[in-house]
Amino acid sequence: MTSALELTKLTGGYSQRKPVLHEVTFSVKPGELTGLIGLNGAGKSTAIKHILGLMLPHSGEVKVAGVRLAEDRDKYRSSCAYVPEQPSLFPNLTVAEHLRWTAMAYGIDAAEAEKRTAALARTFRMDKALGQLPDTLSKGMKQKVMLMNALLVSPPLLIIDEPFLGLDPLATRALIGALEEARSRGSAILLSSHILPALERRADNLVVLHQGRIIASGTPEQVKAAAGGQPTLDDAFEALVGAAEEGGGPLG
Ligand SMILES: Nc1ncnc2c1ncn2[C@@H]1O[C@H](COP(=O)(O)OP(=O)(O)OP(=O)(O)O)[C@@H](O)[C@H]1O
Repeated sequence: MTSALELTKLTGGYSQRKPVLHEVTFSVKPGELTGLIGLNGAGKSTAIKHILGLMLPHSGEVKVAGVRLAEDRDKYRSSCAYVPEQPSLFPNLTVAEHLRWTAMAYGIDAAEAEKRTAALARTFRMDKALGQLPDTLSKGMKQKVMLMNALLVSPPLLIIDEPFLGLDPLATRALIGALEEARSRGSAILLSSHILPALERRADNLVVLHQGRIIASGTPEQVKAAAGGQPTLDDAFEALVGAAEEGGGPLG
Protein backbone atom coordinates (compact mmCIF):
# COMPACT_ATOMS: atom_id res chain seq x y z
CA MET A 1 0.00 0.00 0.00
CA THR A 2 1.39 3.45 -0.92
CA SER A 3 2.04 5.55 2.15
CA ALA A 4 0.08 8.79 2.42
CA LEU A 5 3.24 10.36 3.80
CA GLU A 6 6.80 9.16 3.54
CA LEU A 7 9.87 10.96 4.84
CA THR A 8 13.17 9.35 3.90
CA LYS A 9 16.35 10.57 5.58
CA LEU A 10 15.01 14.12 5.50
CA THR A 11 17.69 16.62 6.46
CA GLY A 12 16.53 20.21 6.34
CA GLY A 13 15.99 23.52 8.03
CA TYR A 14 16.47 27.23 7.58
CA SER A 15 20.15 27.26 6.60
CA GLN A 16 22.28 24.70 4.78
CA ARG A 17 25.06 25.34 7.27
CA LYS A 18 23.01 24.41 10.33
CA PRO A 19 20.21 21.91 9.61
CA VAL A 20 17.34 21.60 12.09
CA LEU A 21 16.30 18.10 11.00
CA HIS A 22 18.75 15.23 10.66
CA GLU A 23 17.90 12.18 8.54
CA VAL A 24 14.28 11.99 9.70
CA THR A 25 12.57 8.86 8.38
CA PHE A 26 8.97 7.81 9.03
CA SER A 27 5.79 7.09 7.12
CA VAL A 28 2.04 7.26 7.68
CA LYS A 29 -0.23 4.79 5.90
CA PRO A 30 -3.80 5.52 4.76
CA GLY A 31 -6.19 5.31 7.71
CA GLU A 32 -3.41 5.67 10.29
CA LEU A 33 -3.05 8.35 12.94
CA THR A 34 0.52 9.29 13.82
CA GLY A 35 1.47 11.64 16.64
CA LEU A 36 4.51 13.88 16.24
CA ILE A 37 5.89 14.85 19.63
CA GLY A 38 8.90 16.70 20.98
CA LEU A 39 9.98 19.55 23.24
CA ASN A 40 9.60 23.18 22.16
CA GLY A 41 12.14 23.69 19.40
CA ALA A 42 12.53 19.95 18.66
CA GLY A 43 11.72 20.49 14.97
CA LYS A 44 8.04 19.52 14.64
CA SER A 45 6.93 22.69 12.83
CA THR A 46 10.02 22.58 10.64
CA ALA A 47 9.17 18.99 9.66
CA ILE A 48 5.60 20.10 8.86
CA LYS A 49 6.88 22.98 6.69
CA HIS A 50 8.95 20.45 4.74
CA ILE A 51 5.95 18.15 4.38
CA LEU A 52 3.80 21.02 3.10
CA GLY A 53 6.49 21.87 0.56
CA LEU A 54 7.09 25.31 2.10
CA MET A 55 10.73 24.35 2.63
CA LEU A 56 12.86 22.05 0.46
CA PRO A 57 15.03 19.23 1.84
CA HIS A 58 18.80 19.72 2.02
CA SER A 59 18.95 16.00 1.40
CA GLY A 60 16.57 13.07 1.57
CA GLU A 61 12.99 13.29 0.36
CA VAL A 62 9.35 13.76 1.25
CA LYS A 63 6.54 12.02 -0.61
CA VAL A 64 2.85 12.75 -0.19
CA ALA A 65 0.46 10.21 -1.73
CA GLY A 66 3.46 8.60 -3.41
CA VAL A 67 4.83 11.69 -5.19
CA ARG A 68 7.55 14.24 -4.52
CA LEU A 69 6.62 17.91 -4.83
CA ALA A 70 8.91 18.33 -7.84
CA GLU A 71 7.32 15.30 -9.57
CA ASP A 72 3.69 16.41 -9.48
CA ARG A 73 3.01 19.71 -7.70
CA ASP A 74 -0.78 19.60 -8.18
CA LYS A 75 -1.20 16.06 -6.89
CA TYR A 76 1.15 16.73 -3.96
CA ARG A 77 -0.58 19.93 -2.88
CA SER A 78 -4.14 18.69 -3.35
CA SER A 79 -3.34 15.54 -1.35
CA CYS A 80 -2.82 17.32 1.95
CA ALA A 81 -4.71 19.73 4.14
CA TYR A 82 -3.14 21.52 7.08
CA VAL A 83 -4.65 23.06 10.19
CA PRO A 84 -2.15 25.37 11.91
CA GLU A 85 -2.21 26.09 15.63
CA GLN A 86 -3.12 29.73 14.98
CA PRO A 87 -6.27 30.11 12.87
CA SER A 88 -5.79 32.24 9.78
CA LEU A 89 -9.02 33.27 8.12
CA PHE A 90 -9.97 35.84 5.49
CA PRO A 91 -11.55 38.82 7.30
CA ASN A 92 -14.11 39.48 4.55
CA LEU A 93 -15.40 35.92 4.10
CA THR A 94 -18.12 34.39 6.26
CA VAL A 95 -17.73 30.89 7.67
CA ALA A 96 -19.88 29.44 4.85
CA GLU A 97 -17.90 31.38 2.23
CA HIS A 98 -14.63 29.97 3.59
CA LEU A 99 -15.98 26.45 3.16
CA ARG A 100 -17.32 27.22 -0.33
CA TRP A 101 -13.98 28.71 -1.35
CA THR A 102 -12.06 25.69 -0.04
CA ALA A 103 -14.41 23.33 -1.87
CA MET A 104 -13.84 25.24 -5.11
CA ALA A 105 -10.06 25.24 -4.64
CA TYR A 106 -10.07 21.46 -4.17
CA GLY A 107 -12.52 20.83 -7.03
CA ILE A 108 -15.38 19.56 -4.84
CA ASP A 109 -18.75 19.78 -6.55
CA ALA A 110 -21.00 22.56 -5.12
CA ALA A 111 -23.89 20.28 -4.10
CA GLU A 112 -21.53 17.86 -2.38
CA ALA A 113 -19.77 20.78 -0.64
CA GLU A 114 -23.11 22.07 0.63
CA LYS A 115 -23.96 18.64 2.03
CA ARG A 116 -20.59 18.24 3.75
CA THR A 117 -20.78 21.81 5.11
CA ALA A 118 -24.18 21.18 6.67
CA ALA A 119 -22.95 17.95 8.29
CA LEU A 120 -19.76 19.57 9.63
CA ALA A 121 -21.69 22.59 10.94
CA ARG A 122 -23.97 20.22 12.85
CA THR A 123 -21.04 18.17 14.17
CA PHE A 124 -19.22 21.26 15.45
CA ARG A 125 -22.37 23.14 16.56
CA MET A 126 -21.59 25.91 14.10
CA ASP A 127 -24.95 25.99 12.22
CA LYS A 128 -25.79 29.41 13.58
CA ALA A 129 -22.33 30.80 12.84
CA LEU A 130 -22.24 30.00 9.10
CA GLY A 131 -23.13 33.58 8.15
CA GLN A 132 -20.67 35.22 10.54
CA LEU A 133 -17.38 36.95 9.70
CA PRO A 134 -14.18 35.81 11.51
CA ASP A 135 -14.02 38.99 13.62
CA THR A 136 -17.26 38.04 15.31
CA LEU A 137 -16.12 34.50 16.25
CA SER A 138 -14.46 33.31 19.46
CA LYS A 139 -10.96 31.79 19.34
CA GLY A 140 -12.30 28.24 19.57
CA MET A 141 -14.91 28.96 16.87
CA LYS A 142 -12.15 30.19 14.53
CA GLN A 143 -10.26 26.97 15.22
CA LYS A 144 -13.42 25.02 14.37
CA VAL A 145 -13.67 26.83 11.00
CA MET A 146 -10.08 25.80 10.20
CA LEU A 147 -10.85 22.19 11.15
CA MET A 148 -14.11 22.18 9.17
CA ASN A 149 -12.23 23.42 6.09
CA ALA A 150 -9.69 20.62 6.34
CA LEU A 151 -12.31 17.95 7.05
CA LEU A 152 -14.48 19.19 4.17
CA VAL A 153 -11.63 18.38 1.78
CA SER A 154 -11.14 14.92 3.29
CA PRO A 155 -7.65 14.64 1.75
CA PRO A 156 -5.34 11.60 1.73
CA LEU A 157 -3.19 13.40 4.35
CA LEU A 158 -4.47 15.63 7.11
CA ILE A 159 -1.92 17.49 9.26
CA ILE A 160 -3.11 19.19 12.42
CA ASP A 161 -1.01 21.25 14.82
CA GLU A 162 -2.22 21.11 18.46
CA PRO A 163 -5.76 20.06 17.52
CA PHE A 164 -7.26 20.09 21.00
CA LEU A 165 -6.06 23.49 22.22
CA GLY A 166 -8.88 25.96 22.73
CA LEU A 167 -11.70 23.54 21.92
CA ASP A 168 -14.54 23.06 24.41
CA PRO A 169 -15.27 19.49 25.62
CA LEU A 170 -18.06 18.92 23.08
CA ALA A 171 -15.93 20.24 20.23
CA THR A 172 -13.08 17.98 21.35
CA ARG A 173 -15.41 15.00 21.20
CA ALA A 174 -16.75 16.12 17.83
CA LEU A 175 -13.21 16.42 16.50
CA ILE A 176 -12.26 12.96 17.76
CA GLY A 177 -15.35 11.54 16.03
CA ALA A 178 -14.61 13.46 12.82
CA LEU A 179 -11.00 12.22 12.81
CA GLU A 180 -12.20 8.65 13.26
CA GLU A 181 -14.54 9.12 10.30
CA ALA A 182 -11.74 10.61 8.19
CA ARG A 183 -9.56 7.62 9.05
CA SER A 184 -12.28 5.18 8.14
CA ARG A 185 -12.49 6.91 4.72
CA GLY A 186 -8.75 6.27 4.35
CA SER A 187 -7.25 9.63 5.31
CA ALA A 188 -3.89 9.47 7.06
CA ILE A 189 -3.56 11.89 9.96
CA LEU A 190 -0.44 13.50 11.40
CA LEU A 191 -1.06 15.27 14.71
CA SER A 192 1.58 17.43 16.32
CA SER A 193 0.77 17.83 19.99
CA HIS A 194 2.12 18.32 23.49
CA ILE A 195 -0.97 16.66 25.00
CA LEU A 196 0.48 13.19 25.34
CA PRO A 197 -2.37 11.31 27.06
CA ALA A 198 -4.65 12.12 24.10
CA LEU A 199 -2.08 10.68 21.70
CA GLU A 200 -1.36 7.69 23.91
CA ARG A 201 -5.02 6.69 23.62
CA ARG A 202 -5.57 7.41 19.96
CA ALA A 203 -2.37 7.26 17.92
CA ASP A 204 -1.43 4.15 15.97
CA ASN A 205 2.16 5.37 15.91
CA LEU A 206 4.29 8.04 17.49
CA VAL A 207 7.39 9.82 16.29
CA VAL A 208 9.46 11.38 19.08
CA LEU A 209 11.74 14.17 17.85
CA HIS A 210 14.56 15.62 19.90
CA GLN A 211 16.93 18.25 18.54
CA GLY A 212 15.82 17.35 15.04
CA ARG A 213 16.45 13.62 15.36
CA ILE A 214 14.02 10.76 15.93
CA ILE A 215 14.82 9.31 19.35
CA ALA A 216 11.94 6.81 19.42
CA SER A 217 9.08 5.72 17.18
CA GLY A 218 6.45 3.01 16.97
CA THR A 219 3.15 2.29 18.68
CA PRO A 220 2.57 3.97 22.06
CA GLU A 221 3.30 0.60 23.69
CA GLN A 222 6.57 0.26 21.76
CA VAL A 223 7.64 3.78 22.72
CA LYS A 224 6.89 3.10 26.40
CA ALA A 225 8.85 -0.16 26.15
CA ALA A 226 11.77 1.63 24.46
CA ALA A 227 11.81 4.04 27.40
CA GLY A 228 12.42 1.16 29.78
CA GLY A 229 8.82 0.07 30.28
CA GLN A 230 7.43 3.38 31.56
CA PRO A 231 3.76 3.25 32.64
CA THR A 232 2.56 6.32 30.71
CA LEU A 233 3.60 8.19 27.59
CA ASP A 234 4.34 11.29 29.70
CA ASP A 235 6.81 9.22 31.75
CA ALA A 236 8.26 7.61 28.64
CA PHE A 237 8.76 10.97 26.96
CA GLU A 238 10.58 12.40 29.97
CA ALA A 239 12.83 9.32 30.18
CA LEU A 240 13.64 9.36 26.46
CA VAL A 241 14.47 13.08 26.43
CA GLY A 242 16.55 12.67 29.60
CA ALA A 243 18.52 9.80 28.07
CA ALA A 244 19.06 11.70 24.80
CA GLU A 245 20.35 14.74 26.68
CA GLU A 246 22.77 12.61 28.65
CA GLY A 247 23.98 11.35 25.28
CA GLY A 248 22.98 7.82 26.20
CA GLY A 249 21.91 5.09 23.85
CA PRO A 250 18.62 3.19 24.02
CA LEU A 251 17.06 2.78 27.43
CA GLY A 252 16.09 -0.41 29.03
N1 LIG B 1 12.03 30.91 10.85
C1 LIG B 1 13.09 30.35 11.48
N2 LIG B 1 14.36 30.71 11.16
C2 LIG B 1 15.43 30.11 11.77
N3 LIG B 1 15.32 29.15 12.70
C3 LIG B 1 14.07 28.76 13.05
C4 LIG B 1 12.90 29.33 12.46
N4 LIG B 1 11.81 28.74 13.01
C5 LIG B 1 12.29 27.84 13.89
N5 LIG B 1 13.63 27.84 13.92
C6 LIG B 1 14.51 26.99 14.75
O1 LIG B 1 14.31 25.64 14.35
C7 LIG B 1 14.33 24.78 15.48
C8 LIG B 1 13.07 23.94 15.51
O2 LIG B 1 11.95 24.79 15.65
P1 LIG B 1 10.46 24.30 15.40
O3 LIG B 1 9.61 25.53 15.26
O4 LIG B 1 10.45 23.34 14.28
O5 LIG B 1 10.18 23.55 16.78
P2 LIG B 1 8.81 22.85 17.30
O6 LIG B 1 9.16 21.45 17.63
O7 LIG B 1 7.72 23.07 16.33
O8 LIG B 1 8.58 23.66 18.64
P3 LIG B 1 7.20 24.11 19.42
O9 LIG B 1 6.75 22.93 20.20
O10 LIG B 1 7.71 25.19 20.31
O11 LIG B 1 6.24 24.59 18.40
C9 LIG B 1 14.51 25.67 16.71
O12 LIG B 1 15.86 25.64 17.06
C10 LIG B 1 14.12 27.05 16.21
O13 LIG B 1 14.86 28.04 16.88
